[in-house]
Amino acid sequence: MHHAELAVRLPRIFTGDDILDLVVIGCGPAGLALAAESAKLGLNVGLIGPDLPFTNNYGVWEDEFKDLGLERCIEHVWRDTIVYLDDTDPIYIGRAYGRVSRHLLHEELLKRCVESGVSYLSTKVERIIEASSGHRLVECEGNVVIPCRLATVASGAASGKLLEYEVGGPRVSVQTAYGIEVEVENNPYDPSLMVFMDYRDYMKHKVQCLEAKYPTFLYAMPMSPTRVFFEETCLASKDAMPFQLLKNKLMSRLETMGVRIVRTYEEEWSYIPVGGSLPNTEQKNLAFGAAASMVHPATGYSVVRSLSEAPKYASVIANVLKQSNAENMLVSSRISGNISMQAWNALWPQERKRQRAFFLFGLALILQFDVEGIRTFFHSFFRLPKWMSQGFLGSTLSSADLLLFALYMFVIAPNDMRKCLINHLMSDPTGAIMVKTYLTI
Ligand SMILES: CC(C)=CCC/C(C)=C/C=C/C(C)=C/C=C/C(C)=C/C=C/C=C(C)/C=C/C=C(C)/C=C/C=C(\C)CCC=C(C)C
Repeated sequence: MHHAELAVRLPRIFTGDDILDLVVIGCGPAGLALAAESAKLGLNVGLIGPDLPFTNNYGVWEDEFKDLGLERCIEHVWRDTIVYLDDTDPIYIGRAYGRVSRHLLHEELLKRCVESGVSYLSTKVERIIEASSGHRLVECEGNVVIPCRLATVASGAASGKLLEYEVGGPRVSVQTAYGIEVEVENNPYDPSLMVFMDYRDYMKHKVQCLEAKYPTFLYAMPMSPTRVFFEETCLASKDAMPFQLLKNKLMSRLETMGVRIVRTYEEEWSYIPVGGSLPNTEQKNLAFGAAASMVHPATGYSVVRSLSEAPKYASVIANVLKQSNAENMLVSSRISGNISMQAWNALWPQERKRQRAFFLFGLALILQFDVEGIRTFFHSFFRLPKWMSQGFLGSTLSSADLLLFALYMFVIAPNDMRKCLINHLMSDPTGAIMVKTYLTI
C-alpha cells in the first residue's frame, strides 16, 4: 500500500528546459524533510530517487520527537528507559522512549512534500555534472537530464559515487544489529520500560560459546507482555560483525533467559556506517543526512538530527540562491562559484567539526573496550548529570561543553578507567586530531 506513494501523490518533475531551484536526491527521512522545507520557502524543488517505503524501525527519545512536532508518528511510548550493565542494580534513565511508526513517518513527510509543492521523479541518478551556464545537470537512468541551480545528495551513507569526501580521514566503523519482533512465552522485561542496553553476561554459568566474547548488547522494546522487539546490537566495530553471529548470539541469549519464541512477525538487519570522513566542503554538490556524515559517530543515531536541521539548512539554501540571483543580475549569467561553499559552511561550521572530532575520539575509545571495559565505561557515562549525557547523545553540547563532559567523566570514573582515558588522549591519533581541530579557529 505504501509502494508508489510518492509517484502517485507528487506531481512529476517536468523534464523540459525549466530549471529547478533545487534537486534533492534520495527519498529517506532526510531527503523528504529537506525537500519539503525548501519548497515551503518558495523554492522550486524536485525530488529524485526510488519510490520505496522506509524499512528501519526508528527508536527516539519522546521529548526530541515532540519538539519536532512529530509525536503523532510515534506508535508506542515507554514511560522510562532502563540500562542493565551487570548484576548490580539497573540504571533508570528517567526519559520516555518511543518507537516511530515508519509508515506514519513516511506518510507525514510525504504530506509535507505534497503541501509545499515538491515535484518528483522515480529513477536512479547516475551523475551530476556542471553545465556551461554554471547550472547543475542531474543525469538519471535512461538519459533523462534534470537541470537545476543546486543539487543536494541525501541518499544515505551509500552516496559515495555522487560526492567527494576528505581524503586521509578516519576509517569508517560499523554499527550492526539483528532484530526480530516476536510473540514469546516468559518475557522477563517489564512492558512499561524500554530496554536501551542490556549488557549482562547471560552466559556466565554456561560454557562460553564463540559469540559470547563480543561486546554486543540487547536492545529490547516490549510492546506488550508477550510481544517484544529484540535487537542484538554491536555499538561499533572496525569490521562489520556478521549478521549470522549477531543472530546466533541473540538466539542463545534468549534461550538462556528462558524466553521461548512462539511466532516471528518481522526480522530486521541494520547496518550503519559510523565515523569516517567529512564530505569535501569545496565541492559544488551539496549533501544532507547520512550522505553529509551527519550520523552521530558514537551512537549511530541520525534521524532526529536530520529532521531538526532540515528547516535551517533549507533557509540557508534559499538565501544563497536569492543572493546569487541578485549577483547574477548585476554581474553575468553565471552562477557565482561559491554558493555551494556557503551552504557547506552552514552545515559544517568549525564548531560542528570540533564536536565531531570529539565524537570520533569517543568512538575510537569505545572500539578498544572489551565487554568488561564497556560496562565500567557506561557505569560512568550514565552517572553524568542528565544535561551532559542527554546532550552528548543528542549532539546538543557545544565543543566547550564537551570538554567539561570529558573532565566530569574523568572525575567520576574509577582509577583504571581514568588511566585508560588519559592513555587514549595521549596515544590515539583521534586525540591529536581532536586537539588540532579544537585549536583551529
Ligand atoms: C534500526 C536502527 C536505526 C538502529 C538499530 C541499532 C540499534 C538498536 C542501535 C542502538 C544504539 C544505542 C542504544 C546507542 C547508545 C549509545 C551510547 C549510550 C553511546 C555513548 C557514548 C559515550 C561516549 C563515546 C563517551 C565518551 C567520553 C570521552 C571521550 C571522555 C573522555 C575523557 C577524557 C579524555 C578525560 C580528560 C581528562 C583530563 C584532561 C583531566
